[in-house]
Amino acid sequence: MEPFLHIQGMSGGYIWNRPVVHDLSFSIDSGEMVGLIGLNGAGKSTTIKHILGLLVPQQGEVRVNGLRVSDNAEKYRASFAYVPEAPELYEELTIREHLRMTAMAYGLDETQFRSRSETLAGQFDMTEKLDSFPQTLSKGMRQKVMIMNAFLVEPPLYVIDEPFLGLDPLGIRSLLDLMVERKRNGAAFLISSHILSTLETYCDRYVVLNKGRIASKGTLDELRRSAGAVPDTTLDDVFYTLVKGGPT
Ligand SMILES: Nc1ncnc2c1ncn2[C@@H]1O[C@H](COP(=O)(O)OP(=O)(O)OP(=O)(O)O)[C@@H](O)[C@H]1O
Repeated sequence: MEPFLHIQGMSGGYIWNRPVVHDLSFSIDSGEMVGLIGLNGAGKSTTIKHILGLLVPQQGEVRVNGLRVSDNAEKYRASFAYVPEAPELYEELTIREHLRMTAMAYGLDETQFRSRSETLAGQFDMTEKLDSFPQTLSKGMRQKVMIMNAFLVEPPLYVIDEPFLGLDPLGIRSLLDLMVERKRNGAAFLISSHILSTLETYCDRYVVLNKGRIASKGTLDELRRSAGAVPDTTLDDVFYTLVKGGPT
């Protein structure tokens, strides 16, 4: 069976014939968590925009559950939820209304909406904020709203961009617990983050981007081998060697 997310020979970017990511190939199976790592400007967000269908590949293709976005945009987008790096909320809607809108867009019924949104609000310590407007929330609370919206849907694929910034330690723990639970239930995860120690604990595999190209990919052991590193080397040190050619 084809992996849930499959990227094959993809080059792309913002200007036609001027790609900023080159010949990317990687895939994520259901029940797998993959870390997308790279320095600032390496191409992580650009890769994510191609997966979301916001940018069109200039070469190669992206398939989610066997579909390209051009095959059926609605069905393609219904297969995943995205948590952006910076919260994007509607100032005129309360948190509960955001959740309700997401539930409607993804076709959840009233019972699913109520039980899941109450559970998520409890997990993220946001129950008392459900009827508040975004401008009355702290930065971390706004990020929690984005996360709650993504997890409300229970999609087969989560694309998460730098999720830990701004969250307090309890929020990070709740998010990681939820990710582990959904992964156990078969969800696939692509997580882009600079917090390599956390990725090392949770991810099954990694894609290391350097200047728009894949410098290495695979399990931590496979990355260590490609970096010529000894068995106990941390992801942080392996990453440094792969992108800087430094010692481990
Ligand atoms: N909207 C845009 N228009 C043109 N070029 C862009 C745009 N956004 C990013 N780029 C360029 O694409 C390249 C990859 O940037 P990208 O944002 O994908 O990096 P990143 O790995 O997500 O970095 P960071 O860790 O800083 O978020 C960079 O050279 C950047 O200047």
